[in-house]
Amino acid sequence: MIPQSSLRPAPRVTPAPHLSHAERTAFAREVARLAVRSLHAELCLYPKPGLVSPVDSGSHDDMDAGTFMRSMFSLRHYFRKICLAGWDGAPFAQLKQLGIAAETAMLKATSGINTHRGAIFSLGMLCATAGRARAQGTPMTPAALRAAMLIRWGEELAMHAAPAGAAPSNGLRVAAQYAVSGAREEGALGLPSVFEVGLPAMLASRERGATVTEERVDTLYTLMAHISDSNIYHRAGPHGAQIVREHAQHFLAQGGTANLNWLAHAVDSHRTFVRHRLSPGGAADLLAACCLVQSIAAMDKP
Ligand SMILES: CC(C)(COP(=O)(O)OP(=O)(O)OC[C@H]1O[C@@H](n2cnc3c(N)ncnc32)[C@H](O[C@H]2O[C@H](COP(=O)(O)OP(=O)(O)OP(=O)(O)O)[C@@H](O)[C@H]2O)[C@@H]1O)[C@@H](O)C(=O)NCCC(=O)NCCS
Ligand SMILES: Nc1ncnc2[nH]cnc12
Repeated sequence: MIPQSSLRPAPRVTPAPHLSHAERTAFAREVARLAVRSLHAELCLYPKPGLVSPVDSGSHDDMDAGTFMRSMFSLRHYFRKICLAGWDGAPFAQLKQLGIAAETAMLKATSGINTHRGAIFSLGMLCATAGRARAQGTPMTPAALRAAMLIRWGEELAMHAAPAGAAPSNGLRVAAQYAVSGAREEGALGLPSVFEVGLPAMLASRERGATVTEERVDTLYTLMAHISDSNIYHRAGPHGAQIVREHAQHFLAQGGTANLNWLAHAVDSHRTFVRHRLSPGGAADLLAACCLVQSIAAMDKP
């Protein structure tokens, strides 16, 4: 449930007409750069249980870091275009067309491998939201961004979560079989796992003086402990989901990266996940989304 206060429009600070065409273009280009950087930050993080990194391919035998780099490169224009569409207040149907074209570009770049389907959706919505917020002159704090997303697209995102006649997908199959939510519900609720789970964890680690790597590792494990990752259910059912949750909870209960042995613990869970072929791709996408919200919010700071 989203607190009503977070749905209130944020105060206007810079009226849109003051921004020139050149500023609009430069803003969208910068947001796209930050989106790609966020995906890159997620890819480069190690250790990440079961996930692909430059160190190894985790639980995957069909992709490696190079596949992700090609995918990322194919998405840079998409993030710029969807930011501009958001700036113009485009309806969700138009964002969806851009998302579908981006999926096609991703699959072409990876020879048919699904690397970033979830990220195309969540980071795409965040880029659109950043454009919308800047056009309206609202501040770009995490709370104001979430409110801007829900005010403009909340209703349409809710309809997207209950699709009549949508093409079958792993996420929809899992939702029907195990009654668990996934990327669509995340979108409909304004990415609660990002704003209410991931970002607070990132901030808490930062406040205790963690390094950037440590704060991202803590965020990933916190997300794994909280979300229903449709990739995990698709590959390993509720038993796999239980392994993921228990590992993540155990890691966090030991202090996360504040524990002096955190690296050994994380490498250990990476090995366990690989043994069970578990890959929390949904949590990885949401980590990238947290990195993106942080860097969009930092654009507003002098
Ligand atoms: C709304 C869509 C994301 C479609 O979602 P749907 O529910 O239909 O399911 P999927 O097609 O299965 O895609 C969902 C992807 O979202 C990620 N995800 C999973 N759980 C969550 C969660 N709880 N919250 C947020 N995100 C979540 C996940 O993506 C990542 O994992 C993928 C890699 O997984 P992997 O297991 O290796 O690969 P597969 O090939 O899928 O399986 P194997 O057979 O190999 O085992 C990778 O994509 C990561 O990104 C899920 O995969 C959206 O796609 C949609 O509606 N698209 C249309 C375009 C659109 O509307 N755009 C809107 C404007 S932006
Ligand atoms: N690093 C990663 N490894 C596997 N699946 C992912 N989905 C998103 N990021 C991923």
